Amino acid sequence: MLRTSLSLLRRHPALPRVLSARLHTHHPRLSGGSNPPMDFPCIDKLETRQRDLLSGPEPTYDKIVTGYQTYTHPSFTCDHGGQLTKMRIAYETWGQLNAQKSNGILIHTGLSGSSHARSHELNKSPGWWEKFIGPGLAIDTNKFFVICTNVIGGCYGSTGPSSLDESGARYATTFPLLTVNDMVRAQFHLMDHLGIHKLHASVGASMGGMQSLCAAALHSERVGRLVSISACARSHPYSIALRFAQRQALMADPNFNRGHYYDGVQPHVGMKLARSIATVTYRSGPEWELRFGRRRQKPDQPPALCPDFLIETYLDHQSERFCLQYDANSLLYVSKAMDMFDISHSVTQRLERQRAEKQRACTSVCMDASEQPASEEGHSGVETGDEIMADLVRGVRNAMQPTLVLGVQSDILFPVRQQKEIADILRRAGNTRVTYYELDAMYGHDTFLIDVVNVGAAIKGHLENSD
Ligand SMILES: CC(=O)SCCNC(=O)CCNC(=O)[C@H](O)C(C)(C)COP(=O)(O)OP(=O)(O)OC[C@H]1O[C@@H](n2cnc3c(N)ncnc32)[C@H](O)[C@@H]1OP(=O)(O)O
Ligand SMILES: N[C@@H](CCO)C(=O)O
Repeated sequence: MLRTSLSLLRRHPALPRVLSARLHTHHPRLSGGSNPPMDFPCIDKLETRQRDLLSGPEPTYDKIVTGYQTYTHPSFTCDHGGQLTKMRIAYETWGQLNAQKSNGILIHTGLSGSSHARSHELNKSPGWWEKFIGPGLAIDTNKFFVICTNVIGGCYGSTGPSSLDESGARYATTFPLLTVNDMVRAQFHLMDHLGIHKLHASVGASMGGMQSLCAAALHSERVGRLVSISACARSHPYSIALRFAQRQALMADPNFNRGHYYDGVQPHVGMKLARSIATVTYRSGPEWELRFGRRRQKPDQPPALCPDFLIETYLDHQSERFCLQYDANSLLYVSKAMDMFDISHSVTQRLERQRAEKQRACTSVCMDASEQPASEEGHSGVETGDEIMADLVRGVRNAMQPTLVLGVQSDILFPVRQQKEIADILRRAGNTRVTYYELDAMYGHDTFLIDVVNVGAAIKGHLENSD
């Protein structure tokens, strides 16, 4: 009985506010001991923020990025069987599409990226690849028509958990599970809408590299060149563990409310913890050694439990900023899609089979004629290392495009052995035009966002090479 009431209460939209109100309880200083209590300015700050949020409107993330266009596809069946009616994709473009419509380059984003890869007239703020895209730059807008989308599942204009479903309510965690393949299939609906049958290239880093590989392997006739940076052919357990820890931290926030938090204060504290963990995986120890060393923010003060070392204030700053800019449910869905990514033939076949079953069960309302799955083949029950490799090789057997695989030696999240694996499976599949390039940069996984000189030069060389 008590259990039922609690679970009913948990679903009550007002509950997150009630729980967060608890955070504002004044904690009296203990008296009687001989030592003064520690100060917790970081907790004071969180409490003040939560209190302020109680009285103000919550952020709507699709307004954080502006100036994008949208394409709405009538109906979309996801690999795990979920349905999205009126699936919206937010996108931005730079440069001119040529008369043959053959100079398109599709840029795929990492986990939290928006379509705003570069500034333009409708949004003059710098994009996340501002220094890579533009006239004469690595992705030269004098030559190419560049397209970038917000992935489905995201929160910057594309359909995601914070979007309204067909009943007019937010999807929240009724949003269907997604795969990287879903994200890419959605993007090709946009390419159809733009009249682009074949891209000059598919380019991506991190989760964007997963998408890029998926595009080249599963839509091979539509992709002229492949660029995969700091990505993988399948997520390895260490990266899954690191994202699992982030999701656990996020879901432990009392305001998470199983994802139904849109009417209340959002789980910013959990998001902040999650992003702190993520940031540790995005950069590198050697970089932080050089940048921050063991320096403390206030060396003349006694050590503190709140951010104290410069590396701590850095993590605090990065995670504080992020937790107010990205939707928690998007983090859950998109990071889970990354965990599940595996370009193996048997996995692709299983996903296509699931989708086909769903489509067969569907009424004409959810049927999408352009999404007929490929013919089914059996799952081989993969087990040994050789079989895993053979399954991966089979998964990319159609990806014969000139390919650049770029890895960074200081990347702990997508280590270079995974970059070698991508190059290896492509070559074993028969692709004779794979260029493998390993950067000795110190910025870790996020090098692709920072090292415009080396990463940019490698991309430019590959995109403009005439082979
Ligand atoms: C790829 C995609 O698809 S998308 C998403 C890309 N964007 C993100 O990941 C957003 C988060 N941003 C970042 O991770 C980084 O800023 C990057 C990777 C974009 C750029 O890296 P860098 O140029 O090395 O910037 P850096 O990591 O030093 O961050 C700079 C910020 O940290 C602050 N900072 C630096 N050192 C400290 C410190 N010790 N204590 C507190 N703050 C610090 C700076 O003041 C600056 O703050 P501001 O951005 O609010 O002005
Ligand atoms: N730092 C980037 C890359 C992560 O894969 C992001 O937040 O999207």
